[in-house]
Amino acid sequence: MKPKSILLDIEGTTSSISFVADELFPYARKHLAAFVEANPEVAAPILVEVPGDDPVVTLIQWIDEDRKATPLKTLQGLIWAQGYADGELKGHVYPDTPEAVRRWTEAGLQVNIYSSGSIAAQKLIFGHSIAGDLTPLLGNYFDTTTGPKREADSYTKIADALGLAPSELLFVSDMPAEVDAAREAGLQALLIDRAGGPADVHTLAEVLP
Ligand SMILES: CSCCC(=O)C(=O)COP(=O)(O)O
Ligand SMILES: [Mg+2]
Repeated sequence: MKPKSILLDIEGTTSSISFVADELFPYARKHLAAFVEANPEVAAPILVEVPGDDPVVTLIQWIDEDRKATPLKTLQGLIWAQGYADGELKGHVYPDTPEAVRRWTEAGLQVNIYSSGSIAAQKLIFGHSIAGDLTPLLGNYFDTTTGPKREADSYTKIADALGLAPSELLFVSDMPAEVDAAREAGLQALLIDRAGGPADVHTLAEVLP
């Protein structure tokens, strides 16, 4: 069955893993302490959700472990905003990403995003991408406030929020555990491997060609 809507992961799907791991995460790591000190009212409600005597130390540890914890993701999005605003960060997208999103949109499919990065961070990467502002092409954004990406229930909630039956939604991700969770919820799902390894597809050009 042809899907009515598409749901895309970011890291490893629309955008390179190295951009997230080697540019975004180090940027947040470098500016975290200064951001918290300069923005105490903004940081306080986020830091209360972080365990440990020194939340900044815990958050740095979480960055190093690539933890997908919601308070860390919220704070990272706020810190990255400055980097995008001053031009130090430009969101990476593979060349086939804007091409595919335009093609699907023209075919009447809505394109949505589901990432562990916060919704604010998602809007930044696509709003300040190397291919320009892609946000006019995107519909709805979902993050870990809906639920973890490896749990089927999260995908059920997303399909509900989009007013679709799960089988009408096609999810694309580079993480087998996320693809499995989406399939468990009844979504159509494709595993993408940008490095050319075993997967359903290797570029977004191959999705609904
Ligand atoms: C929104 S860009 C930053 C992505 C991020 O923080 C992350 O952890 C990547 O997770 P994804 O679910 O897109 O693989
Ligand atoms: Mg991913």
